[in-house]
Amino acid sequence: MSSTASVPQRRGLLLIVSSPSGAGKTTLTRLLLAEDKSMHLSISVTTRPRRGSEIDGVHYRFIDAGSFETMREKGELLESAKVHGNYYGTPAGPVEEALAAGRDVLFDIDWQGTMQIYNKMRPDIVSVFVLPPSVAELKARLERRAEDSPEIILQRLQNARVEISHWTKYDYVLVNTDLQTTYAKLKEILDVERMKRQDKSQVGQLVDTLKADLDALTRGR
Ligand SMILES: Nc1nc2c(ncn2[C@@H]2O[C@H](COP(=O)(O)OP(=O)(O)O)[C@@H](O)[C@H]2O)c(=O)[nH]1
Ligand SMILES: Nc1ncnc2c1ncn2[C@@H]1O[C@H](COP(=O)(O)OP(=O)(O)O)[C@@H](O)[C@H]1O
Repeated sequence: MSSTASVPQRRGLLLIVSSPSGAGKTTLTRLLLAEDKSMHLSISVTTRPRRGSEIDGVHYRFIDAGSFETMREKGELLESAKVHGNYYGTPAGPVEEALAAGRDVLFDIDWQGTMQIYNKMRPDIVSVFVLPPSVAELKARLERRAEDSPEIILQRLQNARVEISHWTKYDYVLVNTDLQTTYAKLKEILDVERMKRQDKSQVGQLVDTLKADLDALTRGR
């Protein structure tokens, strides 16, 4: 009887997580990265000032408006958008390298960037929109995070109205009430989407082997 075929492989996927500011997408994506070392985080460039807790090159690459414009003009950004008055963009090179190496790539980007990447790579994308359970909780989280001034927090709450209206464009929506529950759901989504992308040609080989073995086992009985 022939031996079992190898475990089916699959193509890399792009996991996009978006939310209004303060809903918890950074916390969720950091949990995922800490647990799943195979996942590559796309580190965006931004013209926004660095927050106290942020490290250049780890959370973002903080660049000036001139450098941002140069990158955009040279076609080095997979997508870019103006959010809360600052520019943000995804450097294309690291994403392409990670996908070529068969790794999944995680994006913490807004709905405008998501739409741009949809247009280029839709079949490989899994998109998740994170909502807060209430406005009071969203405001409380922004205040508890204590990284932004009251003016910046107000601006982010004002922008949240438009941002949440784009939830319909996403594959999944999670309401981030309890962090661990939401995180567990995010991991379930990733597991299922990884399974959906298993290389079907290898499944086909396994099924052929199973059929041949079944024929051999049952022949003449
Ligand atoms: N389009 C796009 N949006 C981004 C990118 N990087 C971050 N963002 C989004 O910009 C918004 C502001 O991000 P940030 O300044 O870190 O604030 P936070 O949402 O309060 O953590 C969020 O909606 C991010 O998802 C990017 O490269 N492209
Ligand atoms: N489910 C949750 N319950 C309570 N606090 C949360 C929850 N998820 C995230 N937070 C907290 O809310 C604040 C904002 O979260 P963050 O991940 O920075 O949001 P975003 O990246 O969407 O702006 C952080 O202080 C974080 O620790």
